[in-house]
Amino acid sequence: MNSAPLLRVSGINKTFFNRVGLFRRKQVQVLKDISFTLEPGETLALVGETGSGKSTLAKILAGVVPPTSGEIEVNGEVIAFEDTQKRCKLIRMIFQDPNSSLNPQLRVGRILEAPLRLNTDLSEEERANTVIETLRMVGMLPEHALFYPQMISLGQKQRVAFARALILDPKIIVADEAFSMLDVSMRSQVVNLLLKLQERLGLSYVVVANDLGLVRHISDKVLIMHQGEIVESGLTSEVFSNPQHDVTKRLIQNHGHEYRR
Ligand SMILES: Nc1ncnc2c1ncn2[C@@H]1O[C@H](COP(=O)(O)OP(=O)(O)OP(=O)(O)O)[C@@H](O)[C@H]1O
Repeated sequence: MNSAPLLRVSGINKTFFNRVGLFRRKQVQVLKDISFTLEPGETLALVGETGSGKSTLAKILAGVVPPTSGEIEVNGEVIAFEDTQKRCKLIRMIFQDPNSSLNPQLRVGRILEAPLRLNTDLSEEERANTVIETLRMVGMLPEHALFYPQMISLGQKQRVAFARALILDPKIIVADEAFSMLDVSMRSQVVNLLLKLQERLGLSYVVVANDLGLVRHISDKVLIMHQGEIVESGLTSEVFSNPQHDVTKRLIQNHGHEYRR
């Protein structure tokens, strides 16, 4: 029996080398020794002030940015940064702005078909069926496959982005501020969709969110980040009702009184 967690992140460090002047580079360590685990069906929220490293960590998990050191394992198997084929069937990412993450020149069907063409041996007909099935899963119609992104609403675009993330049947979806551009009603529809599909498919989510109300609503566990380090972590309900670190207390305080019991 495989007793490894679904996702194990061990000792991730990330240093950027920023150019200062013509010849000099300055090292900036933006992630320091990040480790955590995630189980199937769980949602983990990454919370912290601006610049604390949340997006960088999300991008490292999704293979958009390489770590300087550290390891990511899925079901006990190490996923190297270069191993795009393996990773994209296990971990997929949804970005903040569907306006820039969806190619405006491609029809929705083509956008969704691309990962299937690149990563599977499915026939054209099987790919078309999978596209339609996945559109339905995110509450859209088969006809939407013929639309260009600019012909649909922002909420529908984010559903398409979600469908593209889902189409290879991954285990983990990383969402970086994926709801922040949506208005309140669209946001609650997309969030409910995510929760429904999590229940149905047993998906795990890693979400970067500044809205602590949303974090409390959707996440099981939380990592509080500050200057590239995890300063507090645990079950969301416990961390929010009994915050230990000053940074956590400050974040909760700044977000209003509704989280205090
Ligand atoms: N490509 C890059 N090159 C150099 N520095 C970078 C790069 N990407 C991020 N950084 C720096 O890394 C630090 C962490 O940034 P990151 O975007 O991960 O933080 P964040 O917690 O997601 O912030 P926000 O909530 O504002 O999105 C910041 O100081 C940022 O300037």
